[in-house]
Amino acid sequence: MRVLITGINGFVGGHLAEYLLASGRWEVWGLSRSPALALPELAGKVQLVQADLADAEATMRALVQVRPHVIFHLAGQPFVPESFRDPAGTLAANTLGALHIFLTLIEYRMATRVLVIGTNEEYGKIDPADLPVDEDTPLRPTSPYGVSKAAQSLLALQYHYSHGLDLVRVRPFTHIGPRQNERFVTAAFARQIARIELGLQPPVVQVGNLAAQRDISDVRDVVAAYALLAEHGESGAVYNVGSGKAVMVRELLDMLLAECTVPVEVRLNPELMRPIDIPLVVCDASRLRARTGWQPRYTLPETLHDILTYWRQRVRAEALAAAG
Ligand SMILES: Nc1nc2c(ncn2[C@@H]2O[C@H](COP(=O)(O)OP(=O)(O)O[C@H]3O[C@H](CO)[C@@H](O)[C@H](O)[C@@H]3O)[C@@H](O)[C@H]2O)c(=O)[nH]1
Repeated sequence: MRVLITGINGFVGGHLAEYLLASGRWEVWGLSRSPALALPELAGKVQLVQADLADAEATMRALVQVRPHVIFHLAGQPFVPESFRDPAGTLAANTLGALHIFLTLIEYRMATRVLVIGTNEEYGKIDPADLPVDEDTPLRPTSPYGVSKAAQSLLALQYHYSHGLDLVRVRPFTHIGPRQNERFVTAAFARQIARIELGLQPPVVQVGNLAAQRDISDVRDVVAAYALLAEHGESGAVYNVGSGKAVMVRELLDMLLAECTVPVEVRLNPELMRPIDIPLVVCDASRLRARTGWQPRYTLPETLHDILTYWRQRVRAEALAAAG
């Protein structure tokens, strides 16, 4: 089976490519605006097609060249605070790519299955009575990011109804792992700890809202769910992906600090606070489990350890490179 991963150079794209390649059953292509693969490990294993999904013609050319059986549509603007700074850009990035993919499939009569990757931010403001959140929970997004992904999900549903496109919608809850960008909370904490340990910054960890509770999974478990849904998901349906447990951001920080080799001070940085932050999120992934048998493999301590190991290695390598 030939698959195309949009956003191949993103955090999740890289992990998904590694997962699919390891199974040996997929021919993996990646789509990016960039002319090169970001992850050296993928070189020679993933074929790259260059296109900007905001460009309808370029999207068509890329999809016609690859003719994938499955598209994992990961590309987009993933950072909630960025969506408040640039709502128009976020809406465009997170809807037009999907739209151009759908229009290509219609125009060229391609029977490609598309996994449309959304987010729990589509549910947004959660009524405590709705916890844990299943797929029938009303969508009440609280950020332009959440709106953009809800719009993408509705476009997918509409094209499934109107043109019979084979689309499976997915709503992953928070997922973390090695190689995530340091704008996201766990990477932000781990990077600061690694820099402090090497004496590259004062022993102060800057934090935002530590009271938020999130349903957190390892990205490597989340991409396994995507692969299962590509094969077994019901067309038109939507599936949550998450652990079913809430973890407070403060607990994440404490678990990382427990591995830190030097004493640090934790300091609130008001600039890291958001206009609105959903206080408590818990996922109900029963539909996914019933359909595919998915089970997470990584525990949170394992994931956090891997993230800290990654940042210790990366920070050290960057420091050595800077020193010449
Ligand atoms: N980024 C960041 N967040 C912080 C910090 N301190 C506390 N937080 C809190 O940590 C939580 C997680 O923030 P992020 O890591 O930025 O993730 P997110 O907003 O939950 O979004 C991520 O998960 C979504 C699914 O739940 C994804 O859809 C999205 O793309 C992203 O991966 C939020 O409540 C945020 O306020 C900090 O220093 N940095």
